[in-house]
Amino acid sequence: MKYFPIYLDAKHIDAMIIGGGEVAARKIELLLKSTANISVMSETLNSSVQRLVNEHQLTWLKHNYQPGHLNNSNIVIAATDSIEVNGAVAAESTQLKLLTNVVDQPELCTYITPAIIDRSPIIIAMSSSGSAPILLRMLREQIEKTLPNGYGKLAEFSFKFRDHVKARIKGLRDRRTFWERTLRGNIGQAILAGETTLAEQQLIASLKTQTPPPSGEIVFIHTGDGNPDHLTLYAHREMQFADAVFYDKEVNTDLIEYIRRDASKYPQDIASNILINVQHVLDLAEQGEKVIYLLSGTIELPENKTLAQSPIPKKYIYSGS
Ligand SMILES: C[C@@]1(CC(=O)O)c2cc3[nH]c(cc4nc(cc5[nH]c(cc(n2)[C@H]1CCC(=O)O)[C@@](C)(CC(=O)O)[C@@H]5CCC(=O)O)C(CC(=O)O)=C4CCC(=O)O)c(CCC(=O)O)c3CC(=O)O
Ligand SMILES: NC(=O)C1=CN([C@@H]2O[C@H](COP(=O)(O)OP(=O)(O)OC[C@H]3O[C@@H](n4cnc5c(N)ncnc54)[C@H](O)[C@@H]3O)[C@@H](O)[C@H]2O)C=CC1
Repeated sequence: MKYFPIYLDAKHIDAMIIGGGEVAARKIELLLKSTANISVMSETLNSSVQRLVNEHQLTWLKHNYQPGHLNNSNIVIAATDSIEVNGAVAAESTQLKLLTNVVDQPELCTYITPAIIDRSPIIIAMSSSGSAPILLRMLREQIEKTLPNGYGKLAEFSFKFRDHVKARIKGLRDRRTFWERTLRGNIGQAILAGETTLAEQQLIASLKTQTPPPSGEIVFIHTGDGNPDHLTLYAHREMQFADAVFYDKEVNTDLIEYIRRDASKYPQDIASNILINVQHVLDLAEQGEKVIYLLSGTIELPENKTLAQSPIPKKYIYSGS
């Protein structure tokens, strides 16, 4: 990664925008989503910036760029239409080690602005590392369409009941299972539909009934050509909830990126069309783990009695072409 993503606590932001045109207005509007601690330095402001300054009582330094005004800022944005002025601002700002953004000149930026999907408190920030801002905007629009508006409400709900659930369900793994079931199931649907009171009642009721220990299962995924782009949505979702993953050396390891990050990984030396590590898989599933076994190609599994006779639920998914 050329750029490292972080989230800044807005109450510590003190931003200085140099310039008062269209780009300045866009950057100010973005900052205003989280803070009004913004100063603008430019002799003239266009009508959009003027309106933002008035409406949000921003500080306006009514002169063009002069060095020596950046000491109280921690974010500096150079948005004038002069390459020379923007360059001078960047030189001063980076010397002071401030976060610096220069429109049109990524090479002078010490940070770049991501495309943002705001479902507060869920905030998705995306970057193309400066390679394709317009493509990035298109991607953002595509993801926005698929992400329910009320998604943030799921997070608010989790936050509200987090301590309560922590006190009631002791183990981390059981809590994870509880939350996954809650948010994916009826309660999650109720929250998204705006029926928060109903969701709260259901959650309290489900906490009262003893939560059963998570039941393990084994999911075999035939990965076909191994191209991650060819994963089916179904396979993808199963992989996101894995506790453990097995894969042999013929499986494309890029697929491991799509497995839940905390899942334990068990690479195997023998191709899965010859032998699969049944006993180990069954042991983990019997302890309640969701085990994913990635198989290369589409070849049938070798016959195995122990596996066939085990009561552990099994799924077989063909994914990838
Ligand atoms: C490096 C970066 C520096 C920075 O600004 O921080 C940068 C640079 C440049 N942008 C250019 C053009 C446009 N940028 C946009 C829009 C966005 N640009 C944003 C970010 C970034 N832009 C940073 C990289 C982020 C990354 O890659 O991760 C977004 C995400 C965030 C934001 O700015 O708020 C926001 C989309 C928000 C959204 O909708 O979600 C549009 C409008 C549109 O797409 O409709 C136009 C067309 C304007 C026009 O010409 O009309 C050009 C000239 C390219 C050329 O001329 O070819 C350069 C310079 C260059 O690339 O060299
Ligand atoms: N409008 C857009 O969407 C995009 C613009 N750009 C580029 O970004 C730059 C700025 O664009 P706009 O905001 O549209 O231009 P603009 O012409 O609307 O605004 C420029 C602003 O800079 C101010 N300014 C000029 N010299 C200054 C100085 N010495 N000190 C302080 N302020 C000064 C002006 O008073 C004016 O408010 C241009 O170089 C443009 O090519 C790049 C991508 C998109």
